[in-house]
Amino acid sequence: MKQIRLRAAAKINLYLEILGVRPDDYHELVMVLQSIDLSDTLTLTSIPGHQIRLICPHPLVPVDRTNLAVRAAELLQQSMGIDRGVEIALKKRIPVAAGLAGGSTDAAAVLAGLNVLWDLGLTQKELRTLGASLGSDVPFCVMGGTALATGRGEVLTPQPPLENLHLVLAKPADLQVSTAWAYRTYRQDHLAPGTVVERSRTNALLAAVASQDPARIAASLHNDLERAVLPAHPEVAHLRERLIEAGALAAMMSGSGPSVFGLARDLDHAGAIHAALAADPHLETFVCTTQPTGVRLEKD
Ligand SMILES: C[C@](O)(CO)[C@H](O)COP(=O)(O)OP(=O)(O)OC[C@H]1O[C@@H](n2ccc(N)nc2=O)[C@H](O)[C@@H]1O
Ligand SMILES: Nc1ncnc2c1ncn2[C@@H]1O[C@H](COP(=O)(O)OP(=O)(O)OP(=O)(O)O)[C@@H](O)[C@H]1O
Repeated sequence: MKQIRLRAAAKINLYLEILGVRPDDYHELVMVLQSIDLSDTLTLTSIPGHQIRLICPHPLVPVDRTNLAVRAAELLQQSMGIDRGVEIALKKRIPVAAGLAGGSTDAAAVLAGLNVLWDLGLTQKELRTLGASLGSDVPFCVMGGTALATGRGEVLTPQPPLENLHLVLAKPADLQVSTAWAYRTYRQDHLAPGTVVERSRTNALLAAVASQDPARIAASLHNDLERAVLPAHPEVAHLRERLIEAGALAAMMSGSGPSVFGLARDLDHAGAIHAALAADPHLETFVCTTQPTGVRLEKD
């Protein structure tokens, strides 16, 4: 095989709780992660030699070795002793630095795609383990669907798929938030020695997810990182309010933001919420639906 095309799905965090700081300086987390049908497309083509070449015209996406997609290919070359080259053409639709795991899902797609293109025979579990060395969100992006994530986000327990939950995703067009900054800010302000961590309410959210009832899910959303990001970026707090005013069942920031999602009862309801925001030129907005896969091989 010479070329394959993949879809790499974005994720949202239905739940994100920070339990403390770990010896490796990362944060111990409890999260519920969900794939949505907003995705990048990656076309991987075998090229002569052993160069890894990335083509992506998006102004915010680096095309050098700092790109997670390139790092994923390098990791496979090194760890598997592969002496082959690849060109990665990336069509970016997922907003960058938006709390939607855009870079992580591209890396997951490259791992899964090269596993096929280079005939490596790695299992999904092996790809997840490799992915964890690239970033905390990468293992989930390899697995996709609905999952409970613990540790620094890489320890995954799959959950029954959450079918057809419709939502509106909105992001201030010109705002990017650094994940490292969000965790650092949270830690300075909310994890001082002696802080008592709120008891986990993950079980309520997981039960709500199992019920597939949008109103129950809406009542159990939680994201600790809002406490770091919203005070520094009032426009994100305002966007959350606008989603509620437009009729969303609940609205919350995804990951380290600044994307915010509002839950809808059904697709028509999502369309109505979207209509209230879509004309604002300062926003990027999407109607999205939950999906059971992260990375998917595209048929030509
Ligand atoms: C915010 C989330 O997207 C929620 O799913 C993730 O927790 C972050 O996932 P990610 O971007 O893949 O994270 P990584 O690339 O591993 O780490 C980026 C930065 O976030 C901080 N980080 C990340 C994960 C974690 N459990 N604790 C942390 O403190 C670290 O400062 C790290 O330098
Ligand atoms: N393939 C990629 N796509 C987008 N950004 C990338 C990629 N590879 C590296 N980056 C860099 O990573 C930074 C974070 O972008 P990304 O879209 O992955 O953030 P994010 O969605 O907030 O991540 P997460 O939700 O996993 O924390 C960007 O500012 C960019 O410089």
